[in-house]
Amino acid sequence: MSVVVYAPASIGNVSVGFDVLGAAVSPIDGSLLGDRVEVAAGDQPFTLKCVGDFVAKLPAEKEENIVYHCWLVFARELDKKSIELKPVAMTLEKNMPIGSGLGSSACSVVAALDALNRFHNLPLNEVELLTLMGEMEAKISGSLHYDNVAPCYLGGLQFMVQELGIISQSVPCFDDWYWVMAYPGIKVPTAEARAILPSQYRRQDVIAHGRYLGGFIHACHSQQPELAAKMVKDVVAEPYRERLLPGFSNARQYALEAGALASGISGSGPTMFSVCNDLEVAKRIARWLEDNYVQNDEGFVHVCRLDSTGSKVTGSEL
Ligand SMILES: Nc1ncnc2c1ncn2[C@@H]1O[C@H](COP(=O)(O)OP(=O)(O)OP(=O)(O)O)[C@@H](O)[C@H]1O
Ligand SMILES: N[C@@H](CCO)C(=O)O
Repeated sequence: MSVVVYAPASIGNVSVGFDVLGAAVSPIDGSLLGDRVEVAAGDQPFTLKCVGDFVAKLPAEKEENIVYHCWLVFARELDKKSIELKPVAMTLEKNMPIGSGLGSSACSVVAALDALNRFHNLPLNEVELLTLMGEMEAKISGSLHYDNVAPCYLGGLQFMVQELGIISQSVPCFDDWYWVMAYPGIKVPTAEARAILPSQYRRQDVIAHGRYLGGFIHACHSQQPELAAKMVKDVVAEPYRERLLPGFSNARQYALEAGALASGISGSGPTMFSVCNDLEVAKRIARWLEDNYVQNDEGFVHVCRLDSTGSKVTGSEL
């Protein structure tokens, strides 16, 4: 018996909700923008094989791959419950560029933990598993934030409530929105993009942040797309991170003039996202970004929709 789990790309922050809002996305052409992990019965406690387009960018040592740490914490939790851990042969299909702002490490973490849990007949519940996913993200980026792992695992637009034993809850979004995702092909490590942020903010920024985030969530629940799009503004990270993203300011200006409802930095960058409610506009912006924002052969642009499913089983073998 074996299982393969796919975990999709995600947009951390969605501009307006630094560390507390995230969205899962999948390309409309059906291509996979995410990692896959296979868990099969092994003849040793743990083995890991890595394949996929971005395998060369992974750490050379197996012990440095976050998938190995996922197995360690999963084993720890099973031990606490006195549940037997099966020997596993894991394979990571690394399709996501690292340090892209697309939640690459989250894809590996979510696919690995979801697959391990399914392989063991679901010994951990959703909150227990998401807690481990957050622990793994914190290990990588240096601080606990669920805005990639929660949408990647649960799908859709997710708001991190982190109260009453709940980590994240789903927020209704707009079915006709397209999300143009443009990855330029350069790397921006999350930990570095966090280190440049101020440790304190001015009162006017705090007030603006509250208005934008409150206004966005309100507009989503009352289904006012125009108002929601106006609220997609980032006063916490974008003003400081913009300088790490060559061409971002021009690209955002182009997208706005071409008819995008909003644009921003995906996660900690360098991927940029643009929201459109018209497919032709989305495709036009995608073409322009391919020519003007993508910097090398590793970059790409996808027109996406929200991925309402999150991680899912795609078969039993890679
Ligand atoms: N399976 C894995 N996938 C991705 N990164 C991994 C993996 N295993 C270990 N790493 C390491 O974790 C770090 C991930 O860096 P970082 O958090 O910047 O990437 P990211 O998850 O792609 O960022 P973002 O969330 O902005 O997309 C890198 O140092 C990378 O070598
Ligand atoms: N919320 C995190 C997401 C990282 O992908 C940040 O912006 O640093």
